[in-house]
Amino acid sequence: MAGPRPVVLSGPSGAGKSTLMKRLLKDYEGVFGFSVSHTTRKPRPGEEEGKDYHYTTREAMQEGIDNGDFIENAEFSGNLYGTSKSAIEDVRAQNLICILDVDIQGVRNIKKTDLDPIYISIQPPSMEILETRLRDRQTETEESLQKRLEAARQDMELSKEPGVFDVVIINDDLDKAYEELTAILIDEIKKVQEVKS
Ligand SMILES: Nc1nc2c(ncn2[C@@H]2O[C@H](COP(=O)(O)OP(=O)(O)O)[C@@H](O)[C@H]2O)c(=O)[nH]1
Ligand SMILES: Nc1ncnc2c1ncn2[C@@H]1O[C@H](COP(=O)(O)OP(=O)(O)O)[C@@H](O)[C@H]1O
Repeated sequence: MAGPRPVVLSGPSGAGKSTLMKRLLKDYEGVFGFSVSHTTRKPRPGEEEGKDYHYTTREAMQEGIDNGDFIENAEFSGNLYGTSKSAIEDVRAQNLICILDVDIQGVRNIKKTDLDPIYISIQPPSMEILETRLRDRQTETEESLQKRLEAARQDMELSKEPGVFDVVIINDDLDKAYEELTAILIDEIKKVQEVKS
């Protein structure tokens, strides 16, 4: 079924993907739908099952992967993450633009599928600012913070490779980054709004 083109948001942990995406979902209700991933990490305070993630065990998730229920999956910072086929189908069935928040391994694996999304990388202005934002977020232990920073260094290098992303947005000033994001997506947004009006 041809529908609106999905959007992949990637970039280091703490770069601002969730912040930008939540604003997009709120400002354009009925236009975007989030592909709810599975993860073996524990929910953070305020996160909701089925909204932020489907929280699961490694055993159950591995079984799903073995059954072919996932279009991609990856190990990140000691936990499994993955996009199930049904997460995408749920959004597409409502004719919404499907947004996926995945790490760089997810980007590489999605490129092997027929999903054909717009690939957007959200990057922090510097490693120092990234570290400050991650610390201020107060969601990580020192160990998990260090793992995220190490993954961020790799992500920032790999993202520079030409052809990996359609666009790279530096999230320095949040409003400016959000403007850039909506400008990139405006044609797809209009298509969905026209169909619905
Ligand atoms: N490959 C892949 N990565 C995912 C998926 N869901 C989330 N991620 C990535 O996993 C990483 C960690 O996510 P999370 O634990 O929510 O931490 P946060 O990015 O620091 O908020 C981020 O880079 C996400 O983009 C998924 O389904 N597949
Ligand atoms: N442009 C920005 N300026 C300052 N703080 C920001 C900016 N963008 C995001 N943040 C903050 O940085 C932290 C990490 O952002 P978040 O959206 O959780 O990142 P990600 O989803 O990429 O891991 C959050 O506490 C968020 O409020």
